Amino acid sequence: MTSTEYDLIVLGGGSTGENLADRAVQGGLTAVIVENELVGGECSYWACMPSKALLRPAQALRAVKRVPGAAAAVTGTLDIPAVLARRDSFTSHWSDDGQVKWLTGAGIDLVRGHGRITAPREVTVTARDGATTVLTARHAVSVATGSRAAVPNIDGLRDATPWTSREATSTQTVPKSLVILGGGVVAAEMATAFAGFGTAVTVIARSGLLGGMEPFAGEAVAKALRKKGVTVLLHTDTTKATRSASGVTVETGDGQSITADEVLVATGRNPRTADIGLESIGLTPGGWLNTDDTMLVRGFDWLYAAGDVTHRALLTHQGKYQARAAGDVIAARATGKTVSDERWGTHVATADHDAVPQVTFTEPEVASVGLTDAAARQAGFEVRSVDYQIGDIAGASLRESGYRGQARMVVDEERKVLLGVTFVGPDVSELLQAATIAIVGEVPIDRLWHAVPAYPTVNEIWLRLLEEYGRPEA
Ligand SMILES: Cc1cc2nc3c(=O)[nH]c(=O)nc-3n(C[C@H](O)[C@H](O)[C@H](O)COP(=O)(O)OP(=O)(O)OC[C@H]3O[C@@H](n4cnc5c(N)ncnc54)[C@H](O)[C@@H]3O)c2cc1C
Ligand SMILES: NC(=O)c1ccc[n+]([C@@H]2O[C@H](COP(=O)([O-])OP(=O)(O)OC[C@H]3O[C@@H](n4cnc5c(N)ncnc54)[C@H](O)[C@@H]3O)[C@@H](O)[C@H]2O)c1
Repeated sequence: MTSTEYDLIVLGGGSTGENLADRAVQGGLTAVIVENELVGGECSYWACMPSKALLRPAQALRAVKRVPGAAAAVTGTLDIPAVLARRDSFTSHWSDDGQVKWLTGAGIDLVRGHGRITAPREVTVTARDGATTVLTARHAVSVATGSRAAVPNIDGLRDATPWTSREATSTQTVPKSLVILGGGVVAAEMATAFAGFGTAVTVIARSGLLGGMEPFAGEAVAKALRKKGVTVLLHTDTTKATRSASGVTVETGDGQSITADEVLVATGRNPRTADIGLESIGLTPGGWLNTDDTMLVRGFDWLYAAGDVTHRALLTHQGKYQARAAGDVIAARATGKTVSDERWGTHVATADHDAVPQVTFTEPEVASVGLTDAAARQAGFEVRSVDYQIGDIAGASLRESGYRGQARMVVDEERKVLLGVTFVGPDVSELLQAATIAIVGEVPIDRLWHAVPAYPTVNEIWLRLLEEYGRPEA
């Protein structure tokens, strides 16, 4: 057994843990990451990167087919082995050599193995060969252990060996048929990807698609999926799953029975906190970690958490944002520097509450930030929302024939600033940052009239939304 002391111990080396350790080291601290799988975590190997690599080729192909003049040049179909090979290169063939090299360059130590908190400021790591290392932290321990797919308690489902997002994003073969349980982001993206490969896809969602977003987003994605041949069953419960020689048979509450080669469970996430020693410090194993905005776990002065495990916003970019706040504040507190923990201060993740951007890479894409109309009303704001059809913009019609899309801007009538924006349409993802800046900067509507979008780009949606809203009088 060896014992080692660091200023900061980071439990979990995903995108969040890496960024957190990096900021602390840049702030003058020593840091070690404990990782029991691959440095880089879910995003690099089983989530963002492979899923988008699976989606992009079909999206590019369809985009060309919608531009007369270019469309004639496309005579072939998707080269699926090449798609999978490109996906494999994005995951570095599930090797973390590159990321380990980055850690070394950043001055961050790595201990491989399963980490458990065994006492305040103490983490014991058990390596694959059973050897243990006790790490002690002079200042802080930060939990960044992420989340794993939740498998609901449906009769027979676990025994049917379902796919989770891991199997779907890392598959080396394309099933002929696939049932997807769930109506969230993973379900919508994976339905789009596999439909693009020619798989017969059935989505079974107990409510609508993309709940929590503006209703027109889920409606547009469901319509587009159906147009691609996907069977979309909404407001439908799954009651049973059985695997047999012919595949997996899924039964629904309304008496339907669907058999497919595989079933993908995309029904949300659970925190990876069941076996990290939380009981040793009086916390309940298996729960999400509740933090303040400096990412300090409530009730502690040495325990931090960031990323999925906090359940604040289960997105890579928000986890990294929280990591920057946490890494910086841990360094500031350790070195006696001023802590800036007021709203929108240097050391707080304020945007988690007000301005979380998200792109769902379906066709059409959904890009949203801030509050929906319904959420803003529920939060008690005096709200006025305006909508515009993106296809009516010159830039959109040039981009492709028959461009269809919708935008909504949610305005706080009292302060005359934006609370939320949603774009649905081809390639809308790149419009999102302007909306995020407008919300975070609390840019008044009358000033936004001076942010002139270039002609003829799809960004002219901003002018149209402002015109729909009306120019505030001088
Ligand atoms: C299919 C899919 C697609 C997604 N696409 C996007 C996207 O396009 N954009 C986006 O922003 N987000 C996306 N997400 C969400 C994104 O993947 C997560 O928000 C992000 O990966 C969370 O990062 P994290 O560092 O908090 O956790 P993780 O990446 O899960 O990292 C946690 C790390 O901790 C390690 N670990 C856990 N327990 C221990 C332990 N006891 N000891 C040692 N190590 C441990 C794990 O091995 C892991 O490496 C997607 C998610 C899924 C499932
Ligand atoms: N492009 C992106 O940014 C992206 C892509 C994929 C995933 N993610 C993130 O990963 C997280 C996980 O995605 P997800 O799609 O698994 O979760 P989600 O929370 O987005 O959706 C879960 C879905 O499962 C349904 N559901 C939950 N429990 C159920 C049950 N017992 N039976 C049937 N249906 C049930 C819900 O109604 C919902 O439709 C999300 O929070 C998302 O932010 C992001």
